Amino acid sequence: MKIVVKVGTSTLTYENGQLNLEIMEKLSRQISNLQNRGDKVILVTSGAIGAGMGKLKITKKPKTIPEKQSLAAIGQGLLIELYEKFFNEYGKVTAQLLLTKDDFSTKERYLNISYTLSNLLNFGVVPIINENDTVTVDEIKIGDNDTLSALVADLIEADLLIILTDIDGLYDKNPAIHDDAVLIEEVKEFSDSLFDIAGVAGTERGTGGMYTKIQAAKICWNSGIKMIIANGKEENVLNKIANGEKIGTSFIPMSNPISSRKRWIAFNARTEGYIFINVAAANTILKERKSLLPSGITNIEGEFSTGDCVGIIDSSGKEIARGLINYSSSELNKIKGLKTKEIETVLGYKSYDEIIHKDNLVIIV
Ligand SMILES: Nc1ncnc2c1ncn2[C@@H]1O[C@H](COP(=O)(O)OP(=O)(O)O)[C@@H](O)[C@H]1O
Ligand SMILES: N[C@@H](CCC(=O)OP(=O)(O)O)C(=O)O
Repeated sequence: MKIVVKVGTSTLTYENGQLNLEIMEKLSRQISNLQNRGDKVILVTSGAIGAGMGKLKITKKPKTIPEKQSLAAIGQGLLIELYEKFFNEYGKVTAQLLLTKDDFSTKERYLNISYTLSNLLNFGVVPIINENDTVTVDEIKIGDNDTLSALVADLIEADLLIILTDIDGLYDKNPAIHDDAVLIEEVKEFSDSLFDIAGVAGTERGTGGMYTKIQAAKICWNSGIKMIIANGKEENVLNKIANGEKIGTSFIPMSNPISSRKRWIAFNARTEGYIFINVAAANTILKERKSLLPSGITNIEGEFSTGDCVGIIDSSGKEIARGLINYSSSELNKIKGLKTKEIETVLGYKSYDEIIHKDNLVIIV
């Protein structure tokens, strides 16, 4: 089995910001054991900022970007040094990959990472991944390692993503606020309504709380990858899951996942602009799964060129789809709302009938 394991800061660090060495050691042992039994495991680890805070004895997470980036630069080295030490005890070699959003949105880099990861796994090495926090600013940031781990799982076509956190799984409401919250053991079919029950991080140290874990679940659902949220402090948690024990919250993937090309458009490609469409056009692409034609377009936002990825917004303001566009924003501004046969009259040429062909169009609701 190909497994991606993600572990969050709230599991890896104590409240005072110091690293929980016992947890790190136990996870390294369990991952090594999984590799020994023939599984291929990638570790996506948070904790660089947390470790940096611990090293400088800062207890409150700073707010400014340069402070957080400095702490990540201090902490990442420490984090990887410790993992290397622990994995080395079990005879495992580790490799560090620090990734950014661009590494996923640029096709060449995306493919390079996938080749490198496959190769590392074939070498029997444990790749250890974190976001390259030191160089990323908001616009080029994935922003949370839950999403990053799902993108990695999608990229390497994993069988399973295990998200380890400081709570037993997804509850039907935020347990930090509601005493009567109940653990959801299985989500059979992903729905955007899950976002409504997902609250923010429970500690100062965590990023994103359950919301970003639901985002990860959405990527896994579409990619045909099973995802489990479980408590990182549960004894032998990884081995238990690998042995089929029911722990935490399992998200069952869709049985007919969308193609890797469409997944790349939906989750990785950088969105360069937006197209606003009317109700009739929304129905055509959502219900009939047809291509987008110029007649349904009401407005355009941003500057984009042919081949770029754009988001499609319905009349309620919701992004319902993404796709690779056949016309630039300046061309679209001239032909929006027109019939297909009028394209040539207005532009003097017609490259395509469709604004976005259905093969390049992916529904994200
Ligand atoms: N519906 C929910 N079910 C479970 N936990 C929730 C929910 N809503 C919010 N949370 C919070 O999310 C926290 C886990 O997210 P986070 O602190 O970001 O952890 P990590 O560092 O592992 O990513 C939990 O400790 C909990 O306080
Ligand atoms: N890349 C950051 C962690 C970002 C993140 O998603 O944190 P978490 O919610 O604890 O998994 C770091 O290493 O500190």
